[in-house]
Amino acid sequence: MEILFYKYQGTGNDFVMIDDRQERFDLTDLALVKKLCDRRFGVGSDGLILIREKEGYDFEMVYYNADGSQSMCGNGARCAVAFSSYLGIITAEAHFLAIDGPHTAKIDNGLVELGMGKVTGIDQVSADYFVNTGSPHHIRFVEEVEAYPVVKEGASIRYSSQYEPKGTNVNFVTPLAEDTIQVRTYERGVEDETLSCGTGVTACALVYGSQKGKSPIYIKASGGELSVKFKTNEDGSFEDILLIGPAEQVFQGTVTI
Ligand SMILES: N[C@@H](CCC[C@H](N)C(=O)O)C(=O)O
Repeated sequence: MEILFYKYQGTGNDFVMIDDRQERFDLTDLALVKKLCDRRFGVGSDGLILIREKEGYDFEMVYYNADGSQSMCGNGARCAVAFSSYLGIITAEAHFLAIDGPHTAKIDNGLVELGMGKVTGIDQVSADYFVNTGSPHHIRFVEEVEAYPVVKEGASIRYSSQYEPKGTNVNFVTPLAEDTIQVRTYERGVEDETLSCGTGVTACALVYGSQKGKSPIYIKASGGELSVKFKTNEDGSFEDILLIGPAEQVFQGTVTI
């Protein structure tokens, strides 16, 4: 069988995208997911996304990490919105379903504003923080993130007993200004640092924004710039969270499976 695929990137977080509205892709074929994401034996990406039809929504985003596991992906969702616009499924606005529930989004000239799910609050973990923004995120503030051993420290927290059995993504943050942070992320399911993580920078922005009493927060990720707007509730929860940034089609091709 021949599969037409597209490659997208959102601030350097890259995805193989497949229009699977005809449901030809076997959702249980994790070996195929891993092979397509493999940077040496496949197309190569941090994750794979299928766009499927879903009653009551413009589309459903089915997301897999490069190792075949599933979670919510913020940058992937921004790319899925751009891909759906390219396919003509949506025009300027989208209402779609992801693993963590319904999302809304707007797209204008390649810039995607993604509505994230409500966040219940921020947990303190020793001197660090934990926030679930649809996927789990440990957040540590460090002096100089540019020089920080992200993969070594990230893997050690990701595999620590406190996060067993599912593990967590790990973000390292250095404040650059009252409303700006630099973030590097170790991603579970990729088991490496990625150039950007949408749910991760959202989690970091909620922590830093709450400390500073500011929204929006601007984020410098290794693969580009993002911003996060949000509303804080009296009970410590957050809503009206928007993750804003570019999403771009890089190339398309076919693979025979
Ligand atoms: N890159 C993503 C996060 C993908 C999911 C994550 N690796 C997990 O397993 O929780 C993003 O942009 O949010």
